[in-house]
Amino acid sequence: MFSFFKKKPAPTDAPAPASPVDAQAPVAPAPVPAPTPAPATPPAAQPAPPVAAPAPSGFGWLRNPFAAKTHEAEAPLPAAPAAAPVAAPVAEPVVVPVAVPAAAVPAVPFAAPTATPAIAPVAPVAPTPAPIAPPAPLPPVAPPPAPVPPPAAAVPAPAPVAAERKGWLDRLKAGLRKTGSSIATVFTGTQIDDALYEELEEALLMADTGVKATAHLLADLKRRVKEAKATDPAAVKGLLADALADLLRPLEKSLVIGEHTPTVIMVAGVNGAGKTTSIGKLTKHLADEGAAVLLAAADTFRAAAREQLGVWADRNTVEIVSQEGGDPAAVSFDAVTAGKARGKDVVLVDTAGRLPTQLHLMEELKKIRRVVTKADATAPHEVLLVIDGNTGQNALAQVRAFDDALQLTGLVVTKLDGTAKGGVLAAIAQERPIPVYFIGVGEKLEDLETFNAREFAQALLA
Ligand SMILES: Nc1nc2c(ncn2[C@@H]2O[C@H](COP(=O)(O)OP(=O)(O)OP(=O)(O)O)[C@@H](O)[C@H]2O)c(=O)[nH]1
Repeated sequence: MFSFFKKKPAPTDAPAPASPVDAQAPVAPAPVPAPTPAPATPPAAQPAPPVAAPAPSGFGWLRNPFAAKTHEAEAPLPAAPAAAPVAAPVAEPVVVPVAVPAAAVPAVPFAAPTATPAIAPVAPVAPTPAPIAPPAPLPPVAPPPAPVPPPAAAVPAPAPVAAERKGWLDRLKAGLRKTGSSIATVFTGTQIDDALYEELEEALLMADTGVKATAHLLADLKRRVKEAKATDPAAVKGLLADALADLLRPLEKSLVIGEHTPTVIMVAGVNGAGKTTSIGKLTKHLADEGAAVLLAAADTFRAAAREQLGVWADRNTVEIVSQEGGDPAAVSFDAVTAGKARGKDVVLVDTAGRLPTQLHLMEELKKIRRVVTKADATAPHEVLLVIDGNTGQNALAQVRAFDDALQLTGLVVTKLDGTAKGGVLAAIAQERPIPVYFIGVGEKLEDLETFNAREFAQALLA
């Protein structure tokens, strides 16, 4: 499942305590409550505590001020003492731990592959993360050599075999059955003729594969059939799976965490696409891997959105920067600044849902992006668009619009469970091949997985 191979920067990355922070910075735990039941909290939140107790690396210092403050949660966390809002809390109880991870990190799973910048969707770890065992040698992580930029090529982790991944694949297949059944029935006949190709064309279009991708697939398939001298429709189905996998392959890329501290990930999408849920799932996986995550609730309009994110932060015992009714760009700035000051590994910025046609809101997104860059000249390191797989061709329109506005680096495709429109990924691959980092096939934590072109192609035709 996941594996965020971490190329930890220089060993000791002094948590620049001086980072400026907005005066009214609503930043995290102002009163820095005594290190919450650190030891108890982290594992408690996770499903599989057996190994969870992050022993030496002790990420138990991560707290969720949001939760600590229950109702007044959104209250702009009392801007810390005038002097250095952010530095203050960090310098105190928190600081110690912040420094600790630096030294302890090597022991943590995700840090192990230090030399490995690139990632690779490796064996599943999800529901039962056993990553945090101190000396755990990190089994699945096949550390590639190149310690350089994460070339897209370094990613693909073809056919991981772990049982958990297999179980998840079954869920993916079940989820895509509505899409797949209509395509699969095309191959139940006995002949390969024009009628078969016509039926297939129709089925692909119905699955929202789009005109261009459908035309491409049909031409490619006919070529393959000729080359293979196939005579059996069942064989054509296999060749279609190959053609689909090849078309989808450019989308196969893994998220890289650790090249920057923190890695700033901005998340956007239309209302209800599944942004917050996906951030929650991702946070859990990252936290399970030992990464220190800071959430930024830049959806300042919807109280429920902040609360929802707060719940995820609480569950994963990570910190959150939240401000009621504030400027989303300011919240993002504060979060990135705090993330730098506190030596976080990842800052996830959740933005409010919006339609690409709401131009002023799209401008606001661009502003958030610009302001994040002001807080950290190299950020955002990832700009993700979350799309609802049920929206079919409309998802492609969203990808285009958000990409034009934000220069997307990756996609998260949710709700592929029970959709008849799974073909849209082929359309995206054909027309705007932005990497799909994750796909979601359900509301549960484990229903978020890395994207694998072949697996997806096979599930689509199952
Ligand atoms: N079936 C299914 N439901 C999902 C998936 N991902 C998210 N959801 C559900 O979709 C609904 C909307 O999810 P949110 O995470 O609130 O969406 P959002 O994009 O943050 O919404 P806004 O903040 O309103 O823009 C929730 O009920 C989620 O449980 C998925 O992969 N499958």
